[in-house]
Amino acid sequence: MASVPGGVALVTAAGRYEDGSAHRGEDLRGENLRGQPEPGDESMTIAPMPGSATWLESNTWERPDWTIDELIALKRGRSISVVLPALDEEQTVGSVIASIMPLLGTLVDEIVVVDSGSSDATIARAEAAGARVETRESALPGVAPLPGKGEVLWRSLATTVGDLIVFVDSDLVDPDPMYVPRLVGPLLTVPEIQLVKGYYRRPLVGDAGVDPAGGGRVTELVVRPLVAALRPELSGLIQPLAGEYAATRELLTSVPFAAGYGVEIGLVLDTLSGHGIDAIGQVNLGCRIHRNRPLHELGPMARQIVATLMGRLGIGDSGSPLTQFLMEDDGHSLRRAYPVLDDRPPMRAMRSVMLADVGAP
Ligand SMILES: O=c1ccn([C@@H]2O[C@H](COP(=O)(O)OP(=O)(O)O[C@H]3O[C@H](CO)[C@@H](O)[C@H](O)[C@H]3O)[C@@H](O)[C@H]2O)c(=O)[nH]1
Ligand SMILES: O=C(O)[C@H](O)COP(=O)(O)O
Repeated sequence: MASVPGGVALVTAAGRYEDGSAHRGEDLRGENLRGQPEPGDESMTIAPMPGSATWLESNTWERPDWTIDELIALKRGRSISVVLPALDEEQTVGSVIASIMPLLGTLVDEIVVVDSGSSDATIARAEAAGARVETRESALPGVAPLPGKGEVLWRSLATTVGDLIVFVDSDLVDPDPMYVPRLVGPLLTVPEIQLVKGYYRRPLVGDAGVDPAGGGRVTELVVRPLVAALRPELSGLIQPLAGEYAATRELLTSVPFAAGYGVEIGLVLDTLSGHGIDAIGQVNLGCRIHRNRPLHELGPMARQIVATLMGRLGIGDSGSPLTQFLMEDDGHSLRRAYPVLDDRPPMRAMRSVMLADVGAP
C-alpha cells in the first residue's frame, strides 16, 4: 500500500472496499480527501492501481505552497495568459477578473475574456473589471463561430500569446486569488508536465441548502465511473472536468478541440494518449463554488461528454440525442439534445486550413 498526498480511500474490487466491506457512498468523499489529511491516518493509504498509484503520489500537489514571488522567478522568460470563457455571466465575471487582476504585469501577462455570444452585460462588466474582451469573431476573424465552450477555448489560442495558458470559468463565486498561481506552479517547476488540472471541494448550493461536498454531479456520476471502466490509469484524476486548468501552448495548439462541454475530457484524453500520464498534474485549489445548474441542464452536458469520450477511445457513438422528459404540471414535454461529434482541428493546423479555404497555393 502506498501513502498518497491526497489521502484518497479508493475501491479496489467491484462492490467492495479494499478491506472487504461493502461500499458506502459517503466514504468515497471522506473528509480527509477534501480537508487536511493527518499524517499516519489509515485512510491516507491506497492499494496500488494499474499505472496510477505512483502518478498520484508524484503528480498531485495537495499542499501547494509556492509564493507569488517564487513563481515569478520561475517564469524564466515564459509568458502566461489567463483566459475566461463566458456566456451570460454578468453576475460573476467581474469578481472572477478582480481575483486575478492583482497578478497582471507580474505573474500574469494578459487576462482575456472570450465571450461566447452573451446577451447580458457580460462584456461590459468584464471590460469594467479591466480584462481585454474578445468575441468569438474578433478572436479568430474569418472562421464562422460555432456555439459552445470548446469553441471559445479553441479561439482563445488565436488571440493570446502566453507560453502557458490558464483557463478559469467565469461563473465562480468568490474564487480564491491563489487559483492561478497554484495552477501554474507544476508547469513552471516540472518540465515533463504539460497539463495541470485543479481539484477542490465542491459544495452544491440548492433550495434545500448547502451540501458541502455534493457538487460535481456529472464528474462523480458519469465521468469518473467511465474513466474507471475505460481509462483506469486516470482514476486518480480528481476533477477531470475542472474548468480551472493550465497547459502549455505547445500542447494546446497540437490537439483538436472537442465541441461544447466535451472540451475538457477531450484535452485530458488527448494529453494521455499523446504524452502519457506523467504529462498531467493536479493541484489542490481548496474550495470551489459556482453556479450549480439544474439536473435537466446537466443531461445534455453529460451526453456531449460521453460522445467526446467515446470518440477519443475509438468507440462508435450513435450520435443519437439524449431524449429528455421534462416534467410539467400536467405531464411532460420532450426535448432532444444532440451531441456534436466533430472537433475543431489543432490550432497549429489552422493557418493551412484557412489558406486552403481561400484557395491559396
Ligand atoms: O456555450 C458556452 C457554455 C459555457 N461557457 C462558459 O464556460 C464556463 C463553464 O460553463 P458551465 O456551464 O458553468 O459549466 P459547469 O456546469 O461548470 O461544468 C463543468 O464541466 C464542464 C464540462 O467539462 C466544464 O466545461 C466546466 O468548466 C466545469 O465546471 C462558464 O464560464 C460559462 O460561461 C461558454 O463560454 N460557452
Ligand atoms: O463538473 C460537474 O460535474 C458539473 O459541472 C456539475 O457540477 P455541480 O454538480 O457542482 O453543479
